[in-house]
Amino acid sequence: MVDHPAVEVDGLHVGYGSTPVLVGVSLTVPRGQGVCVVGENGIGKSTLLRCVSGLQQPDEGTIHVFGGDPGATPEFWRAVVTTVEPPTWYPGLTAREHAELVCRAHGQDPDQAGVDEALERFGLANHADAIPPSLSSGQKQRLVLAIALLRPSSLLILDEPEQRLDREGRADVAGLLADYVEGGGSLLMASHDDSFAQASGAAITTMESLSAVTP
Ligand SMILES: Nc1ncnc2c1ncn2[C@@H]1O[C@H](COP(=O)(O)OP(=O)(O)OP(=O)(O)O)[C@@H](O)[C@H]1O
Repeated sequence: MVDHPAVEVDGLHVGYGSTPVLVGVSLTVPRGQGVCVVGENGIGKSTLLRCVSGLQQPDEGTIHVFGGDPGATPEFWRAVVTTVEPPTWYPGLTAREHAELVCRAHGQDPDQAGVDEALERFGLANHADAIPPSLSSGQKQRLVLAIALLRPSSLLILDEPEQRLDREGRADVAGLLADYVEGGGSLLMASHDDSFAQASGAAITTMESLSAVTP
């Protein structure tokens, strides 16, 4: 069996209207490694992550995730967690119930999966019974990441996971991402914080270096 990389992007072109955003972008994320894409606002990091997540079709180029088409199969969504799009919260369900729901959907027993420990680790123990819309933006981001790391996965695609986190939260999340990669997971993220990316164990690459031509 061929051991495909976690992510292989080749010759990606994406434009909005007549404006090119990604021009000949190529990128590989080897299995069990982390890659962090950096670059100025508007350079196309989220566009790239949306395409790799199967949430946006490129105009040209190929994308393979573990050798398959992104977003095309239930197996893809079993293996991949993406936080590129804002989460949808179920009306009336608490933070803990959202975490339990995701665990159950992935065949995990919430107690065995460690829902309470995860909420504690992300500083949400006192907010477990709150509904997510009532949380602060940083607490919502912590909940999104807690749930992303609770459920089983092989690849995390995270768009600026450090956003809205305080310094301690960034250090904690960076440590958890480093553990995820150390444990064999693959990570593709965009970030504006080089020290966060380094602490996450991700190799930093600039958007410019991925592009055949600067748009
Ligand atoms: N749906 C859309 N329609 C039109 N233009 C878009 C759309 N989404 C993104 N763009 C444009 O594409 C460019 C790249 O946006 P993108 O969000 O991918 O950049 P980014 O590198 O993630 O930026 P940031 O660091 O600010 O998050 C920007 O100029 C943006 O205005």
